[in-house]
Amino acid sequence: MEIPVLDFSVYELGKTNVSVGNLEKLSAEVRKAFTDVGFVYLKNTGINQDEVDKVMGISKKFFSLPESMKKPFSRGGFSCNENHGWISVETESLNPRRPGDLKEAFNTASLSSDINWPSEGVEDFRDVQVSFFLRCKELSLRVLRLMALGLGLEAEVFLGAHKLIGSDVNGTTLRALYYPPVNSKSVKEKQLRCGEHSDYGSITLVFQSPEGGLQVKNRIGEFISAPSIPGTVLVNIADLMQRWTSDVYVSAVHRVLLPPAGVSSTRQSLAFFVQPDDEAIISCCDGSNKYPPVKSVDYLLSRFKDSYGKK
Ligand SMILES: O=C(O)CCC(=O)C(=O)O
Ligand SMILES: [Fe+2]
Repeated sequence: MEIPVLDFSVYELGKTNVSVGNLEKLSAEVRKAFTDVGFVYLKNTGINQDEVDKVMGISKKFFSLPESMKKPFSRGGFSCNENHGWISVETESLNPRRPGDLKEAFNTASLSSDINWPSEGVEDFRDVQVSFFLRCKELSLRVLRLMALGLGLEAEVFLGAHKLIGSDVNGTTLRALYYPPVNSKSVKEKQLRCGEHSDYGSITLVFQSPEGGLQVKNRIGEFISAPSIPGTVLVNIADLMQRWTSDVYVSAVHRVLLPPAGVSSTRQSLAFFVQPDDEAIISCCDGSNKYPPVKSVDYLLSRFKDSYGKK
C-alpha cells in the first residue's frame, strides 16, 4: 500500500469560509489515509517550499558550527523546558536495540522569553525556527479538525486538548534534523541514521531534503519508501493518537536508512511533533475502554525515558 497524496487546497492556511461539503470530502480522504497507512502527503497546504528551504538553510548553518558553539545550547540545559535544545550525534537511539542514531538535532520546544538562542554565525536562527513553529501549529490544528470530522466527531474532541501549543505546558516541538555524511568504515553494526520507531504524540508533520532514506512500515509488514515530494508536507499519526482513536488511526513504524555505501551525502529534515496539552487526559474517543485514560505529559515522559534510557 502506497502513501496517498491529498490536495489540501480547499483548506489551505489563510482560507476561511470553507464549505461544509469540501471539508467533509477532505476529512473522508484524511480518515482513509490515516486508517490504511497512518501517513499522508498533503499538497497545497499554504506552507511553501521557500519557507521550508529557509528553515533548512539556517538549521544547516547551525549544525555546521564547531561543537563548542553548539554545546552551550544542549538539550537538558534549559530549566523552563527539558526537551529544548541541541542533541549531538549518537545521543538518541529511537530503536533502543540499535546503536545511537547517526543524526544531530535541534529541538525548538519552548518559545519562552527565558530561552537563550544560538545567534553567533546564525543571526536569524530564533526568528526562523519560531515563525516556522507557528506555521506548523496552524496547519496541525487544521489537520486535527479534519481528523475529528473524519470520525464523525466534534472538532473539539482533538482541538480542545491542543490549546496550549507553544507554551511550556504543552510538549509540541519543532525538530530540525541533520544527518551528517556517513563513513562506512566507522559505522557500527546495525547502526542507522534513525532507528525504527513510532512517534509519541498526536500527529507529526515532516519536511525532507531530497536525498531520501525515510521508510514506513505498511500494514503487511513491509518497509516502503517515503521520498521527499517538493512542496508537500508528510503527516503521520503518532502513538497517543492511535490510543485516542482506539486503533482506528494507525501510528506506523518508520526509520531512516544509511545512504548507499560510498555515497557521502548529508540529509536534512524538519519534524513538527504535535503533542496534546500536558494536563489533557487522553481516553478512547469512541467511549470504549480499549486503553486506560492517560495524562498526556506522563505518557510523553515515559516515552522519552525509553529513547534516552541507555545514557
Ligand atoms: O528524518 C526524517 O525524515 C524522519 C525523522 C523521524 O522520524 C523522527 O525524528 O521521528
Ligand atoms: Fe519519527
